Order: sequence, then structure tokens, then C-alpha cells
Amino acid sequence: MALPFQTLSTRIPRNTTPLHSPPRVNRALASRKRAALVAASAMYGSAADGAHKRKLQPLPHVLTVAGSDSGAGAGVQADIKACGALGVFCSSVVTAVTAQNTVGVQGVHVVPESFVEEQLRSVLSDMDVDVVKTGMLPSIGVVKVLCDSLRKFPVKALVVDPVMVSTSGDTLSAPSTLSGYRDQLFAMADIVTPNLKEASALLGGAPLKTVYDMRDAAKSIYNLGPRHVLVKGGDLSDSSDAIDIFFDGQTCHELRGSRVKTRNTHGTGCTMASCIAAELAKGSAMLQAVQEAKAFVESALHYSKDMAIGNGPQGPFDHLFRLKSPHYNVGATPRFNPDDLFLYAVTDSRMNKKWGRSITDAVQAAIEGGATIIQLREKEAETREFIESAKACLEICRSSRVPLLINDRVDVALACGADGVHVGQSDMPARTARELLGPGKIIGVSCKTPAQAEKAWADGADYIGCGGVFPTTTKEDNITVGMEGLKAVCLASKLPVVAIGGIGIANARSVMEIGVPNLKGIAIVSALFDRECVATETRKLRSVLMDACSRTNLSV
Ligand SMILES: Cc1ncc(COP(=O)(O)OP(=O)(O)O)c(N)n1
Ligand SMILES: Cc1nc(C(=O)O)sc1CCOP(=O)(O)O
Ligand SMILES: [Mg+2]
Repeated sequence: MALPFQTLSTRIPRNTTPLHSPPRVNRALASRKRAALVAASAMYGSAADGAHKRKLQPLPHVLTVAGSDSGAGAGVQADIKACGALGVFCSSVVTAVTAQNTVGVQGVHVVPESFVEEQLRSVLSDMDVDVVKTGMLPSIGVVKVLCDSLRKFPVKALVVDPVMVSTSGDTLSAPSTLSGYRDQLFAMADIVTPNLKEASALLGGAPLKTVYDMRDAAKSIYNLGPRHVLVKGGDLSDSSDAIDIFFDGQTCHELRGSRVKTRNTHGTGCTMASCIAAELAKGSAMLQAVQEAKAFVESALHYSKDMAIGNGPQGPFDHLFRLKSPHYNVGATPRFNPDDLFLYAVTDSRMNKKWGRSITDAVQAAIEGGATIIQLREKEAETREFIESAKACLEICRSSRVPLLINDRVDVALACGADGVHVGQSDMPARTARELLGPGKIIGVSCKTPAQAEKAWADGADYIGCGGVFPTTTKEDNITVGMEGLKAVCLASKLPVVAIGGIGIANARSVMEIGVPNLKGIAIVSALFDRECVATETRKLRSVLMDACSRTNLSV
């Protein structure tokens, strides 16, 4: 699986021996993979044996190298749960066994370095690990063993959480480990994720008290060798937000989230690093992985804030909150598929009233005609009425496996369990919507400029609606960006795009033929709903789009 931030063949650690691409090691990797495929085809038959045979699929894989926490809030236990929650396989090399609970750390048994090495060899020589994540590394000897193992068995990315002191204040690594981090491990790391105390310890002990201190610290730690640094400001006093600083060597990003008031924060650092590792293993770029991780931790804290485990001052939280939360409800359309933007039907209450049809009839007809996603844009509806009709529409959409989004109203989306929302530049910010909806819901953002598209991506949106491509009477005072504006936004956008505004049978083809691969479809209001027969109009538009796609070899 290729990681977008740096490829195996191009990335060289900044200060040290290459970790990822010595040809000798790649040959070793290739021969391990060949051996695994030979073994697998002996069990399942080779691809040539017939199409009915099972296809072997690797799972994104994180290896955590960390300490065990008997209370299961942090350490290896947190790492495995976090990766599992994000759909990533997690193997584990245990560096120490701690006796630990919500009161603190009562004891630590360090695993001999030679046995850490043996565990590393067992996992790395057999399994295709995508990303290694480190937690508690109790001694400089373990750091050395790890660095040596990673040179022998290269992986795609290394996430280093420089665990030194537990949240209860207990020491988890020998002081000499600090020099191991600075002199050996950081140069191999794709990201290092210290909290305020760890960042201060790494830089000689001066306390970090402000966001400015965090920015300076991120830059100084970057100079120790890692490719990215995330200084976590969860412990920053006098801040109502949870502010983290992400530095990529050029730009300092201030990542803001809401601070959740709860005692259940034990294990947030381990979880954050594991989620970053899991997202990288799935193929995310670094900033996106960090943002997904931050959103996950925030949601987990939110949903676990009243949980009661243990009697001490700091409890664990529930990594598997999504299994319980109605907002991540079982049966919801799974994570966003950009191809769903193909024929995007946006309802309009005034048009439905004009043609004397209910919103459910309108949605049913659009789906019957081949709409691939529905947005309820009910500007005049009262909240209660909106929730009730949205629930009825959701039933229709679920039975056809068509995602249902709500325009503007995150509260309504939450209340009815819709698949997501579409927000504009003056609606609730996408970042806040993501915090409220969690990572499992779809968020679309209206963008007219490349800068807005960049922000939508950084805020955790899933797609962009770009328009007005043509003048429209459906939305008052709408600025028309034209085909050129659409193309510029598509080219700048890392997200899939749907075009909107004045699109109908006459011009749909020209829009789809602008020849940018991330333009995935068109969104339409009046050309579907300000017509006598919604199903017929939808069918006609679908056929125009299919035709345009077959001409341009776009996938449908
Ligand atoms: C798919 C899609 N794209 C753009 C919009 C417009 O959203 P917004 O700018 O918030 O305007 P309103 O629709 O709220 O008037 C959209 N709704 N859908
Ligand atoms: C809801 C909306 N948003 C737009 C934007 O430019 O972001 S244009 C628009 C109205 C689209 O309606 P019709 O298909 O009837 O032109
Ligand atoms: Mg809006």
C-alpha cells in the first residue's frame, strides 16, 4: 500500500542511515512476500485455478512496540483497541508489563532487551507490517534494538510517541532513553507526538506554557530529525480548546478541537499515536491522519465522559464507542464512496409544494430514476417537521442503499440518523460538524475557490460541492464560477467534487466532460424537482451522464 507522503524509493531519513529502502532489504521483503503467496496458494489455489477461488486481501497493519497496561486504558491495550476501532490489524511487541489502574502505576517489569528483539523478529519477519508505532521504550537498549530491527525489516512509516511519564506522574522510561530518542529513533520517525511535558523534557526541561512555546518546541524537535512533529497541548492551562501544533518542516498548523470535560482521559496519548499509525496504514497523508486521529480521540472522550471504571482520579475511555452510539449506528450506509456523487439530487420544499408532492414522494421518485445520493434542502421546514420527514426519507434511502444527507442542519442529521450533512461557507464550519458527527458520517462543503477547497479538506470534509457552474434561480444571489472556476477548484482539491448550479439535460454532458478525474458528478435541484415527473427527469439525466462517462472513459 503506497503512502502518499513519501514513497519507499524516495524517502531518506534526514540524519541517518536509510530506514525504508536499501535494495538488499527490499529483496528480502519481496522473497518473504513470495513465500507467503506460495504458502497461501497451496491452501487456496492460485489465481489461475478459477474465479470462484477466494481473493487474498492484506489488511492494513500496525505493529505497536509498547508497554502493557493492566488497567487497559493506555499502552498496548489502548493501541490494539484504537487500531481495531479504525479497521486496522494491530500486532504487539511488549517492552514492559505494568501493574496499573485508575490510581496510578504500582509496578513495572521490564522485558529483557533480547526478548523484545525476539518479538520484533517474530512479527516483522513473518507479517507485512505497514506502520510501526512506539510507546513505552523503557531503556536506551530497547531503542537500539528497535532501530536495528527496523533497518533489517523496513516498514512504510514510523510513529514515535515519546512516552516518558504516565498521566498519573509515574516514570516509565530511564532518563537515558531521552538520548536514544534524540540520537537514534527520531531520525527514522515520520512523526513524533510529545505532550507538553515530553516536549519540554526532550528540549532540556524548560516548561511549555503557551501556544507560542508549543510552536517553538515543534520546530526544535523537528530539528532533531523526524519528518513531522505533533506537540499535543491537552495539558495547556488557560485554554478552553484542545490545541495541538503540527509542524511539517515548513508550516505550523494549529489544530483546534473542543476540550471534553471528563475524568476519563487515561490513554489519550497512546490512542492518538495509534490512530495516526492506523490512518497512515490505510493510506492517509500525514496531516489528514493527524486530523482523523484527533477527531477520533475527541469523539471517544465525548462518548465516554460519564463512564465509571475504577475509583482513581483518571479513568480509561471506550475506544469501541461506535459500537454503541446511535450516531454511528449499525445499518448506516458505510463510509463515503465518492462515486455516490454521480447523480446528486437536492430537494427543494418550494418546488415540492408547487407540484403538490410530499418530500418522501420526491425522494422516492428521484431514487427510482437513478439518483445516487439525496440531500434534503428544506429551507422553510420547522425543526420537528424536518426531523420527522427526514426519518421517513431515510427509510426509503436505506432500503435502496442510497446515502441521505441533510442541508445545513447538523442537529437534524444527528436527530434522524442521516448519513451526513452538506454545509456552506456561512453554515456551521465543517470542522465543528465533524466533531459533532464523528468520523463515520459524510460531510460535504460548498467551495467556490481553491483556498476554500484546501480548507474543507483540512477540516475533515469528504467531498466538495462547487458552483454555481451556471446561473441559477434556485439559490438567491449565488455567485457563478463558470466552468473555469469549477476546473480550478477540481484541480486544487484533494477531495472529490460534485458540480452544482444551473445544471440540466442541456449542459450536464459539457460539465462532465471537463476532463478532471476528481469531478465525480453533478448536483441538481430544479432540473429534477421543478418538473412534472421527477423519476423521468432523473432517468434522462442519468442517461446523459452515463453517455458522457463512456465517451470520456470515466468510471461510472
Ligand atoms: C452538493 C451541494 N453543493 C453546494 C450546495 C450549496 O450549499 P450552501 O452554499 O450552504 O447553500 P444552501 O444550499 O445552504 O443554500 C449544496 N446545498 N449542495
Ligand atoms: C443549492 C445550490 N448551491 C449552489 C452553489 O453554487 O453552491 S447553486 C445551488 C442551486 C442549484 O440549483 P439548480 O440545480 O436548480 O440550479
Ligand atoms: Mg447552506
